[in-house]
Amino acid sequence: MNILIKNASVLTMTDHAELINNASVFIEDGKIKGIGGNSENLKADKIIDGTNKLVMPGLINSHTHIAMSLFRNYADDLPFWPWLTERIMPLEEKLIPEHVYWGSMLSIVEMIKSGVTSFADMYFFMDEVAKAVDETGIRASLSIGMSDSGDQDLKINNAKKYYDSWHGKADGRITVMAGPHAPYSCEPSFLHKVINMAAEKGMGIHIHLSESKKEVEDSYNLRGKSPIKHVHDLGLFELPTLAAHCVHLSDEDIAILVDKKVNVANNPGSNLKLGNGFARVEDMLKKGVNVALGTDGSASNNNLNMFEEINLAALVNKALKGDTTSIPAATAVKMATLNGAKALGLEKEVGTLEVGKKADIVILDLNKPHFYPRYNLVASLAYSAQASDVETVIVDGKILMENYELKTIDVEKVMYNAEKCAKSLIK
Ligand SMILES: CSC[C@H]1O[C@@H](n2cnc3c(O)ncnc32)[C@H](O)[C@@H]1O
Ligand SMILES: [Zn+2]
Repeated sequence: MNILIKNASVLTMTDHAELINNASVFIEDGKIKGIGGNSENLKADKIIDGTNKLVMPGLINSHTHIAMSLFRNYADDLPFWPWLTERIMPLEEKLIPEHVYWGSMLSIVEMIKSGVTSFADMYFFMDEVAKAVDETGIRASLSIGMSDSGDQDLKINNAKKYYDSWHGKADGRITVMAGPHAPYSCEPSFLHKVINMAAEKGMGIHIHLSESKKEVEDSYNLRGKSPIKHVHDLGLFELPTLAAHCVHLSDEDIAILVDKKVNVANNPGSNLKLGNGFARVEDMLKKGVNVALGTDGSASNNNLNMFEEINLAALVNKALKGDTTSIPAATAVKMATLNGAKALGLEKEVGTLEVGKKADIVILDLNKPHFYPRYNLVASLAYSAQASDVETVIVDGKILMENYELKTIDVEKVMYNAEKCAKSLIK
């Protein structure tokens, strides 16, 4: 099917957030075939009138645990360590595949409705997450979350099998990474096994790094170096790496991230809620680190709303730096689009609207009071837009939501089953 979006404001997010007014986007065979003014001679199976609409690249949630939507509002206002080890992890021991499937479906509904077209996930029972991605039409980078406890060789084998089963599947919408949870939950010998396995398979690594002050202090006490230096010395950064958080960094850490081209997923909402502080986003970007944006799981956020993360990135860094020019609107939007695509290794395919790229596109309704007067649509996205402004979502050239109606998911069924699963877990 080909699709023509006409008469729209098109934000390509190529150099300097280019905005083209009264433009069209032509989509064929899942790809963008044309962007620009003249659409008179084009024939399309489907025409979308873009009057009063903003067409932009889909948002990319570069770090999350989507099945954790089942734990939303279950353990709040707690410090990071007791939150994770005393409340969340004991509940995760009771998880079965069915829970992860419905929790994932619930989150995919939430993400599509809020304009997310790709996400990077790390969790348990990842076959269920892959099934949910396959069925719903969204795009994802998936990794089995691993710690060093239990049978390590079995875990390595399962990660290999997962890669063989799912990498490149769902019409190429699924990619697979290795997911060692964090340096504090993966001893060096286990990290070596993961690194060797990932190198053999050609996998990237998705890991939590330097999230809390305690993690960094413990690392210095145990090894005399930071978590970043520790995994660097183990050779982890020789592989393409997506490092979630990177909040507490020294200048030397940032130099390593630059040198090894490590992608960072900044999660400002989760870092605020868990009291973990503020990442040095501007310092990293200025030095050349690719910093993307993520929500983390819904137990620490408590939603998957990337518009909130864009807004937080544009606000908190100004306060942190005492400088209102820190992370301007266009930079925050870029973190959630092109930088996210880079972080997932997908920058040749998605992240901007360009001819030849895959058609991962969202359409926002601009005819809402909070968009008027329409001086600057990029500023609107960072400071005024709401997730509920997302009206239509296209992934791989397929419409997943049209005029607020989800096309691939029975939303009532998903909410019913997710609620049932959550209640069976939290009795
Ligand atoms: C091994 S699967 C993923 C694992 O990560 C836990 N998790 C969720 N949020 C965070 C976070 O902010 N820091 C560290 N770990 C986190 C999740 O509960 C799973 O156990
Ligand atoms: Zn996380």
